[in-house]
Amino acid sequence: MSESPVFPSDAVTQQSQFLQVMDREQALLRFQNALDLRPLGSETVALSEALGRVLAIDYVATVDVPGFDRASVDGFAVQSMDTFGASEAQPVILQLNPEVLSPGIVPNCPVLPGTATPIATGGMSPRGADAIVMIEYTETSDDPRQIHITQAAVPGQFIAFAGSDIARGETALRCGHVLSSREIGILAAIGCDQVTVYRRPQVAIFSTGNELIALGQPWQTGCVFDSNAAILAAAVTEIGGQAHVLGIVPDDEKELQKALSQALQYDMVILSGGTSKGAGDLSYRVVSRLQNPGVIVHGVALKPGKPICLAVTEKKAVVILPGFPTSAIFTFHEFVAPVIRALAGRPVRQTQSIDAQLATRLSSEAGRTEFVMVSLIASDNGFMAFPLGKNSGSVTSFSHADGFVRVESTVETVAAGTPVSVQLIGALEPADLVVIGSHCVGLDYLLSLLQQQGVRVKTLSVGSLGGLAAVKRGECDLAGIHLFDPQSQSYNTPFLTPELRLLPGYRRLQGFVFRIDDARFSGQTKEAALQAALTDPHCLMVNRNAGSGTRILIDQLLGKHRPNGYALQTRSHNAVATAIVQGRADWGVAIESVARQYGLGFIALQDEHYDFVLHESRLSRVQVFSDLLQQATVREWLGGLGFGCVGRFG
Ligand SMILES: Nc1nc2c(c(=O)[nH]1)N[C@H]1C(S)=C(S)[C@@H](COP(=O)(O)OP(=O)(O)OC[C@H]3O[C@@H](n4cnc5c(N)ncnc54)[C@H](O)[C@@H]3O)O[C@H]1N2
Ligand code: MOO
Repeated sequence: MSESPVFPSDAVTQQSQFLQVMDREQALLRFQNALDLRPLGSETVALSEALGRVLAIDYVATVDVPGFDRASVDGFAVQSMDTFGASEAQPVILQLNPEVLSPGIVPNCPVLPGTATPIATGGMSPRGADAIVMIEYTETSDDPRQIHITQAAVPGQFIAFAGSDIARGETALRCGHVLSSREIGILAAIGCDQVTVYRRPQVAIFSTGNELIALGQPWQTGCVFDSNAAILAAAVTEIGGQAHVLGIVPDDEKELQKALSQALQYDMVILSGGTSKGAGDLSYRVVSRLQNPGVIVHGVALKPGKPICLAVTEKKAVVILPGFPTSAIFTFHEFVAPVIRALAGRPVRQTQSIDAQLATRLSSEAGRTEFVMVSLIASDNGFMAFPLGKNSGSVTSFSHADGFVRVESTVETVAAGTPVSVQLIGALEPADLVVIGSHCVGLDYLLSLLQQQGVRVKTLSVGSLGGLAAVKRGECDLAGIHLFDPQSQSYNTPFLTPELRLLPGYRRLQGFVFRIDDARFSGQTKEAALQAALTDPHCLMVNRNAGSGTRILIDQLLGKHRPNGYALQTRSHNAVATAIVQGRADWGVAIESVARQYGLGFIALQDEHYDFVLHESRLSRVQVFSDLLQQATVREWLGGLGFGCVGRFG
């Protein structure tokens, strides 16, 4: 990683320019008005290379498909009139013509009244025949020149007439059609081996930032892998462009200028990172020098994506996407994808929306139209939209979301239960099993096994209390919970209501987690460790999110005490471990298996029960999961991961 940047004195003033952000719709319109959104031109490619391409011309069939009257069963070509009244009891006897019509054979003999010709599926129906009798409804005769027909045929039966599939002169496919395997089949059927398609927009992509590491290189503290280039390149390909990933450009004005000049040989340029107008944000500085007309929009009243910069030079789009991964891909789809689609000749994407109810309360920043990523769960009361609760810096926020909810710039809170319209991002996959609640690596393992069995699983980590509430509201099949009831000194069971059932899970050890060389904790009893944590003013803790079972345990452990770091809430055992490994905190509470995984010290605090709760109406849906839990090999595996199964199954 490079040294910290030094902010020049005008940094604050420059940053404040972002106060003049543009409305999303206006920004989109201005950008598109500065571009020529017609397809880029056409080229001819081999049919074998045409998958995903867009037809640039109409395809009119120059042949009939099928090209002749074709038998669609094995049997006998006949004149249907001859067969009227035929039955097993009273077969009609026909004289056989002296040929057999296998596919590819051109018939010589017409089928005259009282005659039949043996024909195979795909064979060319002879003149005179108007039906095929299936071989199953015939019997051989003692006379090999005769056949007995035991069922009457209707005219046209089992003959596919010439041109009945595609007729010569018919438009088989229209210009603008995106070629999937199905369209490729049609083109092949009319004999095309070359097709005229629109040229694919060539899109240059590069990432900026000294902290970026190319994929495949070793990770370094403080750095991030360049995920933006990978997701953007794949997204460009998905919508019909051809991506050229030019790599990572460091925060160096000359290097950036060079990269941009090189990238301008393509049809479009996409950069990510350094969009802000402040100090080290060189991308904007370099792009702002473009002319004819240059920068069109910089800053949109949008979340995620406020600092996006849209420029056009000589009719070419040059876009700086925000560095944050969710902001980058979201703004790509909002502003850049429509342009690529238009240049590629693809139809405008029709967005699909689903009505849902907001599952939890939302707060939003006033002044920006916010698009909140949500996961959709089909509940007893229709779809529930769960905000994913991660910010624009997260990669998974966009990648895991089923869709997003638009919150207008004037709205600051949206109450749980509010009806919302969710714009879908991809296809909404139905789930066979929905699990909401506390996250656990043991559960992860079980769900992976189910996935391997073909069970489609959907999970949401919202903590034990959130999971319990979701089960009660009919939003999920199962909730993983580990809730301790101090009064009864027992786990989970006291939280059940009459209609809920407990599926016993496994035991896991919760404990103090710390760096192994920390003498304040290493080798101490839990009492001494807690004492050190509470009395040493330099000792920093890392907390867990409210609503999680671990947080309840922590609060019980701390009583009235609020040690340094208490306000810092993380959302998983792994996040606790990372904070300690990297020295941002000295101790926290997490499960033993995670402590082990991160090479941390561990002092056991509580042998807790991680169980599954379900509504009685869902018993049949969770059967497959319950069966899995009882398998001896699965219990052994869980034991190996540090999860005790102590015979509580069954
Ligand atoms: N004082 C203010 N700070 C920020 C504001 C603001 O208005 N005032 N806006 C915030 C918003 S909103 C966004 S979005 C970000 C955008 O910042 P930049 O576009 O300048 O992006 P960077 O600073 O370069 O990076 C942000 C973040 O993303 C990571 N990143 C960058 N490139 C990649 C990549 N190729 N792959 C994966 N991750 C990447 C980078 O490491 C940073 O963590 O600014 C806020 N700040
Ligand atoms: O606009 Mo930024 O993308 O909110 O995070």
